[in-house]
Amino acid sequence: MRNFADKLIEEVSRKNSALVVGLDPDLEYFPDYLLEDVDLSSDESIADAIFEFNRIIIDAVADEVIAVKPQLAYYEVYGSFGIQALERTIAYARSKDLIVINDAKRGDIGSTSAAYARAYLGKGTMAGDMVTVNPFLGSDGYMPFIQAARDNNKGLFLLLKTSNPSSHELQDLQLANGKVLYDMLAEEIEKLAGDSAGVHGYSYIGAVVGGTYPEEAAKLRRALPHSIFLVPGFGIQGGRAEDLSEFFDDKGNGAVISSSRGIIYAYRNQRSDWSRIVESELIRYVREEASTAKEQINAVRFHKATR
Ligand SMILES: O=C(O)c1cc(=O)[nH]c(=O)n1[C@@H]1O[C@H](COP(=O)(O)O)[C@@H](O)[C@H]1O
Repeated sequence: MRNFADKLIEEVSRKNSALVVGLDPDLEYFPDYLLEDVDLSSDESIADAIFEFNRIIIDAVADEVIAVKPQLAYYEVYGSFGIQALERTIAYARSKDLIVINDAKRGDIGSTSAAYARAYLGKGTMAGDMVTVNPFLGSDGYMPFIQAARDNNKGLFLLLKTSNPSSHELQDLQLANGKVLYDMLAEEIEKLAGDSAGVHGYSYIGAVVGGTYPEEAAKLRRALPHSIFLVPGFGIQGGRAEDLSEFFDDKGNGAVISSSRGIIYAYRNQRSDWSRIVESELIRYVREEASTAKEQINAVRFHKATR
């Protein structure tokens, strides 16, 4: 049966891109021209600037990426106006035929997770197409997301091996049965994903595997043949393009690579006077960086496929 993973895989093939751009808007890195008329004491005014920035980024990268991934903290900071900026961003991305992955990292007791799942995988204004889920509370914490994704033909990514330096502190713990915690979780995910594979062989139940851990990714790729990996950590966090082949399967499927700051603030690496750039320059730098990242990913994705 078709599922959301099929849509994701077909979008990757249609656009010839496995790149996701993360929308982590931070005023500190906005060019001056975007802040000129902003009242920094007003959340409403700041939230308008955030939406405007996102709109420009989305227009710049829409042909180079398959999805946007707003990180919710950057919107929650500005209260209800921040949430409105998120909602407008989701609606705008949708109007450009982009998949929306809400990076919410939610997870709670079952009843609360069910409410979160309705918020992010339902029909409301904050709902996208996919959401990141923290599985730390156990199966009654993540099953409501799986049920909502299945019922609404959407998808999720369970945090499995995250990109951050201290992810080993808990995720790599060796358990009494000799297994590593993330391997145990992978086994649980595969049980669910194996039963819900779509026409391209993948489930709508994916996993987050940090681009900073290619060795672990190679192992997890084998353990999770039915889960698409969301791979953050590429670029600024140290994940290298040449290591990304480990995250893909033999057909060049099975992973989408996410980059936030490296793309949306690409101008900061290009110009020491970046704060003075004008809009056409912002668009050019951001689009060029997205295009380069897309090509770098494709080079390793297809390299593996032909190996
Ligand atoms: O779920 C995520 O997206 C995520 C998981 C993870 O393991 N590591 C990780 O960096 N992220 C998110 O991905 C984004 C990475 O941003 P950049 O390092 O700027 O590309 C941030 O919004 C993080 O919250």
